[in-house]
Amino acid sequence: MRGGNAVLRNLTFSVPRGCIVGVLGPSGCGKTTLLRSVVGVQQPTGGHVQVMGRPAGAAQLRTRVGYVTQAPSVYADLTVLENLRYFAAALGMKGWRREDSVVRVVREVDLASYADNLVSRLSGGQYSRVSLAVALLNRPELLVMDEPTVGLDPMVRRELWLVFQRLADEGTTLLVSSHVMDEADRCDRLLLMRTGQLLASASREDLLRHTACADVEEAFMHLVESAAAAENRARQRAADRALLPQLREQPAAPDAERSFFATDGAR
Ligand SMILES: Nc1ncnc2c1ncn2[C@@H]1O[C@H](COP(=O)(O)OP(=O)(O)OP(=O)(O)O)[C@@H](O)[C@H]1O
Repeated sequence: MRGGNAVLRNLTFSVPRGCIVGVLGPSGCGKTTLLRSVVGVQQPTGGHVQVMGRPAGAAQLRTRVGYVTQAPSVYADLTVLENLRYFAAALGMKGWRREDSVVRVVREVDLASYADNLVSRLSGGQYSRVSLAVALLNRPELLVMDEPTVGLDPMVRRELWLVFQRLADEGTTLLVSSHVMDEADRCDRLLLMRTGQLLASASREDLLRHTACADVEEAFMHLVESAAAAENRARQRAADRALLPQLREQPAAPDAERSFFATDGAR
């Protein structure tokens, strides 16, 4: 619930370890709300969210889950190093351990040449890397990122995705939201969302095979149209049943059109 409105409904999915899972859907469909639920800053009013065997937001997960929010979360008037030292200290790191972590994350996000630059003087892509570096200080096993590439040009987005890929190759699980469908090509699995519901939870290949579409954008549109058609049929059936008393006695026919979910256990 956000602002008294139910935002997410009937969602079931899992995120396999070591995978890059993309959460894709149009603005306002509930991507941020979903990620907030996984991180534990959004309390679901029904159902439950388990993260690495514990309830989302559990104290034991704090150092195991990294969260890069959509809004800037670093200080523009500090340098890259000053920001990282500040956040490392806030996490309780001290002395050489703090310095080691700071140097490690600066390298991981390829910001060594900008380490002494004020964040306010960095480009959009570099700015995003600083937020990412902060989230990496704890070496999280699960990294949740809310539209980390929004507003960046294709070249910079590509470079950032190379960093994400490297992290995944080293064993980090990444849950990344985006409303840019071409980023789907870089994910191992996709969660396609529309108006608070999941249209699909599958690998890109399975999604394309199931929908017989050439790319994810086309597949998404296909699923949106199928879902809209199913909703219209359900609405029509409800209207017919209200108008015709004899139909009220008959059980509702199941709808053949369903959202597409993988059946490989990774729902
Ligand atoms: N603080 C809030 N109070 C009330 N409603 C909210 C709040 N934040 C979001 N919402 C509503 O919840 C719904 C889902 O929002 P959410 O931010 O999860 O979508 P999103 O897919 O991440 O959008 P975007 O891609 O634009 O970031 C929207 O209809 C939005 O208006």
